[in-house]
Amino acid sequence: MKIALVGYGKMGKEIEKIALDRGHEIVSKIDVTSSDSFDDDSFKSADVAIEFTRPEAAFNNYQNCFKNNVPVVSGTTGWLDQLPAIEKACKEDGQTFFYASNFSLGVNIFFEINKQLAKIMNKVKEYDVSMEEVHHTQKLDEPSGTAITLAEGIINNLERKNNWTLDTAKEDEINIKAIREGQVPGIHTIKYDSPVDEIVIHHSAKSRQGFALGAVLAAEFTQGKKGMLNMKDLLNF
Ligand SMILES: NC(=O)c1ccc[n+]([C@@H]2O[C@H](COP(=O)([O-])OP(=O)(O)OC[C@H]3O[C@@H](n4cnc5c(N)ncnc54)[C@H](O)[C@@H]3O)[C@@H](O)[C@H]2O)c1
Ligand SMILES: O=C(O)C1=N[C@H](C(=O)O)CCC1
Repeated sequence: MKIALVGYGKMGKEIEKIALDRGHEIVSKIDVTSSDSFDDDSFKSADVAIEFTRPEAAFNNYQNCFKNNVPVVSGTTGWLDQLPAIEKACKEDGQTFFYASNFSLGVNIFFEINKQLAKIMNKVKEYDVSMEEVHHTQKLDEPSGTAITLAEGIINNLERKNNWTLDTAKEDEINIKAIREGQVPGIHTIKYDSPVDEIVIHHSAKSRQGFALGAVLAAEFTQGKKGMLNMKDLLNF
């Protein structure tokens, strides 16, 4: 496949290695200081663009890809207020957009365990739930996109929770503590605490390889498909 990389930072570079290992060709690398652009024939020749940039840049990048009818796989977090416009472009203009707050297989298994545990907790009122996420100090958004997906998984399955907050939680809210330290690729912990014990589920990424492999598998999955795609479509959980 011909792949365009939009964003050639930590994730772009990791994705490049895995894409080349899997026999793909990188036809364009667009970043703020690169000479490659969305107007180049090389970009237009791409079968898919893989976008990992920053929250305020992502939406404009998607539009530039769609203008050239290049399908997009994106993992950039912190832009989801603009999701309706992307859904419209897919529905009305036949574009292809694959999004995941976290592309790692392990985290997507963790998402499912989180939902199941939340369902069980409807029957056990003694437990209160909270979350902690830890990432490297260059991360721009908080809480992480993954933490928001986990919180939504709880809110949609546990009747006594309706919202999440980074501040002190009210009874119907989940407190998320966001910690930024060192070079941590990503740690997410969910704790159910009762007067007599605690139950903890935890995912810790050892590197960015898992995210990058998931993004390349997603790019392969977009071929011949239209519309909005996600990890549930890819993994068939
Ligand atoms: N979904 C996932 O699995 C997953 C995994 C890791 C990171 N992320 C997210 O991906 C994003 C990028 O992460 P990273 O660790 O690679 O960050 P990074 O800062 O290392 O890289 C981002 C790159 O984007 C470039 N950039 C900024 N504005 C741009 C623009 N307008 N056009 C093109 N390039 C631009 C920057 O110069 C930089 O090289 C973040 O939002 C992060 O939260 C998601
Ligand atoms: O390094 C990052 O930034 C990460 N961003 C995603 C998030 O916000 O959840 C995925 C984990 C790594």
